[in-house]
Amino acid sequence: MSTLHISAKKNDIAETVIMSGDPIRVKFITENYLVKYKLINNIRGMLGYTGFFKEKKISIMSHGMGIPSASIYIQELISNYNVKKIIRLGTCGTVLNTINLKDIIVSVSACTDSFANRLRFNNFDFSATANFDLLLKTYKVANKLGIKVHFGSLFTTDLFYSNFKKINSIMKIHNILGIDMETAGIYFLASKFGIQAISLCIVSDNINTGEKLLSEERVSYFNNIINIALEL
Ligand SMILES: O=P(O)(O)O[C@H]1O[C@H](CO)[C@@H](O)[C@H]1O
Ligand SMILES: O=c1cc[nH]c(=O)[nH]1
Repeated sequence: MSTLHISAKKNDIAETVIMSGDPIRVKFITENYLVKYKLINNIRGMLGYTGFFKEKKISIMSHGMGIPSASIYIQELISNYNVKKIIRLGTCGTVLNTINLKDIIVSVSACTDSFANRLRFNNFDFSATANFDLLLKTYKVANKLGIKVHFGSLFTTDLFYSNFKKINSIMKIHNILGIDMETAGIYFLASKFGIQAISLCIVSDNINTGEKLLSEERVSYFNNIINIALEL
């Protein structure tokens, strides 16, 4: 059985799925960290693989960019493939000078400029929060591995290119650690469907200073964050 956007058969996808915007990152993680893996989706180039890490079955799949794209894949994974845990392994920008490129941000919660959650929540404010068990586990795993992480809020935006000056000052004043394009939507769906989700992001650029990782570095600098996600 497949869906409109995922060609995998029912049991081809594990209960836990690590997700990233970039299909090439998905391929990189699979090829470098999993064993006995197989391609389970290639519709629209949104690569997905299932394999084993320390003998546990795990899937890794791309969700594309933005809440609308991520929502399609996540809803189909939950409704049609019985997925129970989603770990986003993404990149984000920051406006804070206390946070460096390649730092890891664990999103405890996510605010958003997107209307998607309001469309799904009767136009009320939805409180988009990570699963507490996964937060606690992330804290313990990062400590055990000696990896520094920041816990705090992300801002999930619909627009990668927007009014930067305004965003900069608002995010800075409110101590928002990072800016991505999916987390608030992922947390909504996890809450609605009663599954666990957490979003871990590596800082790929400082929107204030213009410093940024090259796109190939956005794949290869992922060692620490991948190790945390796989341990979860
Ligand atoms: O690196 P990924 O996981 O794609 O995450 C970030 O990068 C993309 C924008 O370049 C958006 O998807 C944003 O959320
Ligand atoms: O969504 C994103 C991702 C990376 N960098 C940004 O500034 N925004």
